[in-house]
Formats: sequence, structure tokens, C-alpha cells
Amino acid sequence: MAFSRVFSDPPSRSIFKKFVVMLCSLLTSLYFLYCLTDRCSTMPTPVRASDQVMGFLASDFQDWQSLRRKRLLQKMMMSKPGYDAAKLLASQRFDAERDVVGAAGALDRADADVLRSDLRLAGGSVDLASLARLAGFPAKAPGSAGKLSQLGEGTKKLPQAIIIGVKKGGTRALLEFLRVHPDIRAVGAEPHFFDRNYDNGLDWYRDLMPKTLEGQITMEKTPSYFVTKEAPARIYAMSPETRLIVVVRDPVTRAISDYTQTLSKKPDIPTFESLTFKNRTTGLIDTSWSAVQIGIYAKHLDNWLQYFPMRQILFVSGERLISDPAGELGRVQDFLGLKRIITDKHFYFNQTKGFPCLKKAEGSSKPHCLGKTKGRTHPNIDPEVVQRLRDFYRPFNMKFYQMTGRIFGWDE
Ligand SMILES: Nc1ncnc2c1ncn2[C@@H]1O[C@H](COP(=O)(O)OS(=O)(=O)O)[C@@H](OP(=O)(O)O)[C@H]1O
Repeated sequence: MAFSRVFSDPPSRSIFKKFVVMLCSLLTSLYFLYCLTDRCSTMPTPVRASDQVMGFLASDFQDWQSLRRKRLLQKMMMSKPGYDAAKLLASQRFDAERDVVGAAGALDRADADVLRSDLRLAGGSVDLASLARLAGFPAKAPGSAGKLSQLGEGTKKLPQAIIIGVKKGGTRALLEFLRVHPDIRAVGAEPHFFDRNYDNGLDWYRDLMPKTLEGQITMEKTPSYFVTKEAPARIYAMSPETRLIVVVRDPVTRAISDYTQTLSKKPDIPTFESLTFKNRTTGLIDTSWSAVQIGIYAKHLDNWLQYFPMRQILFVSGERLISDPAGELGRVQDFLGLKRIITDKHFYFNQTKGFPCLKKAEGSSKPHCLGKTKGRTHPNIDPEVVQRLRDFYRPFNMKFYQMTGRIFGWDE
């Protein structure tokens, strides 16, 4: 047969073999070219390690960026005082900045503008529900408790240090300055746990706290604790190791500051002069008026010393906190066993405000002064009344200097 003849012919068989091999390689090359242009899906594409890396970068870079943005937002929200407000907002108890600011018992009205500016710092707006959504926090069912913190790092702990007083002493300034320290995490709002909210229990209290990592100190400030009879025993019951900080200020200016705050809310109250005395003619001071009562520091301190040793209580001078914030902050950092990170470099004196301000607030690159309710103009008080009050406080101040071992200079 011709066919068998062809195949039996050795030279033409070899040519045929070569032809088949060439055809096969041509077809294979064409197929690979086809696959390399990504049109081949049924066959596996040749995979190189670099392709895998590039593939990850290309497909996940955007996801990673948005994840990073979310993480940053979560971190930011949980590190700001506004976060507490965010929790309250998210739990549907408050739905507007106005309510956050005025939330009786949860936020101190006096700190309202500080919180307001903090809220702005946290997101450029006070729409914390949107912020929370952006940060990837789960949407809340109406009435459900805020769970924003659960996505953060660390765990919530009961405070190891508390600023317990005194009202109008400069407690907000101290807390805001301390927050700059990387090893301090503090709740912005005043929890009022050991006076008004004790029945809510320690779990409620702990839940208000920001999450902390190992080595970080959890803090809060509620200035009314200092004059609350039950507070020392309650804090001791939580932990006898709790470190206590009291910002004290000349009791006379403190009383006037306290009065100024009340006056700003209730413009119809009687004059400072008339409230100071039980009987103006006899000159008997009304020690039941809280503005006067709070300034008898020695008496309140006695109450604390029934539970805590002096070495566990630090007294910060409200006056020095204004004239030398870094110096006072240095003492506080030492007391808390922290590295002195907050120094002169963190402050500048704002001439318009008349107070020291932070060059950079925590979590921000912008300068930050306390709000309008801090550093109010005091009304002029009859100098005779001021002198009468000075005379009244002198023996208590002396006793207080003796107890604390520090001369605060209010009677010079
Ligand atoms: N840096 C800085 N900026 C603004 N204000 C400062 C600062 N440092 C201390 N102070 C003084 O703090 C006073 C308010 O004290 P508190 O924050 O403890 O008040 S409150 O009890 O929380 O309402 C407040 O009292 P008034 O001046 O009477 O408003 C301030 O004098």
C-alpha cells in the first residue's frame, strides 16, 4: 500500500515526526500566550511568587486602607472624651450635641464646651453615630447599650488613679494635660460613681472606662468625691491601692469660682455676699453653703485619712497648675510611677485665654485650650467679705498645710 510505503520510507518518516513536534510546540506556545493574556480560565495559569504578592497588593490594598482607616477611627473614638458621649449617644439616651452637653449626672455641664471641642476633635462633627459607623462599630438597636469599645485593643479596667477633687480646683485642666501621656487612658466625662451612681455597681463603672493595654493607667475625675462622706470607704472597697489626686485652690477664690458657675446657670440667685453669711451683721459665715463648705479642706481630708495613708494621696496646687503646669505635671507623673513625658514643651501660654494651653491635644496636632467655662470672669466681691472669708479659712488652711506637708501660700 502506498500508505504503508510512505511510513516504511525512513527519510519521509523522520520529516513527518519533526513536523508533528513543531506543530505541537507551536500549538502549546499559542495556548500559553493565550493564557498569559488572562483569557484562559479552564487551565491553571503559570503562577510565580511575585504574582501572588502583586495580586495581594492589587486586590487588598484598598481593603487594607479602609481597614486601617477604621482602626484609626476606632482608636481615636475610644481615646477621646467624646467617646463616652458617643457611647451615650449610641445607647439612644442622647441624640444631639445639646443633650450630650446637658446630660445631667452623666456629663458635668461645666465641662460641656471641653467635651464639645473634644467631640469636634474626634471627627470634625458631633455626629458620632456616623463616626461610629465609619469606625466599623456595629449599628445599635434602639435602647441597646453601646458596644463601641469591644472592638478596641486591651481591656477595660477599674481606675487605678482618681482625681477626687476639688470642685473648681483645676481638675479638668489636670486631666486634659495628663491624657497627653501615652501611659494614661482616662474617661472624659465625670462618672460620679462613688457619689450618685454607686448602686449601678462596679461592672457599670468599669464599662465606662476606656480600654487599656498592659502598663497603662486608667483614670477618671469626679471632683465631688472629695466632699462625699461615703466615697473613701467605697473607693477603698474597690481597691485599697487606688491612688488619689486632689487639686486644691485658694478656698476663697474657689468659692467665688463655684458661685460664678452657679450664677451662669441661674442668674437670679442672691449675691455672693448675702449667701456667705448666716447673719451679715454678726459676720457669722454660713458653713452649710456648699461654696463655703467645700473649701474646708482639712475637714474633708480627715475623712479620707480614715481609709488611705497620706503617701497614697497627691495634692496638686491649682495655682501652680496655671503658673507652672509642667512642674505640677512632673509631680503627678512621679506619683503615678510614670516617666516624665509631659514637660514644658507641651505647653504654651495663651494670652487671649489667660491660661496655659496644650500645644497639641491628645490625638491631635492642633493647639488646645480648655473651653469657655474654664477661666470665667468672676464678679467683683465686696473686699470686706473676701477678708472675712480669708479670716475664716486661715486656721483650716494652716491645719491643711500641716497635714499635707505643703504650704500652698493662700494666706500670704
Ligand atoms: N489651663 C487652664 N485653662 C483653663 N482653666 C484652668 C486652667 N488651669 C486651671 N484652670 C482653672 O480651672 C478652674 C475650673 O476647675 P475645674 O476644672 O476643677 O472645674 S469643675 O469642678 O470641673 O467644674 C477654672 O476656674 P475659673 O477660672 O473660676 O473658671 C480655672 O481657673
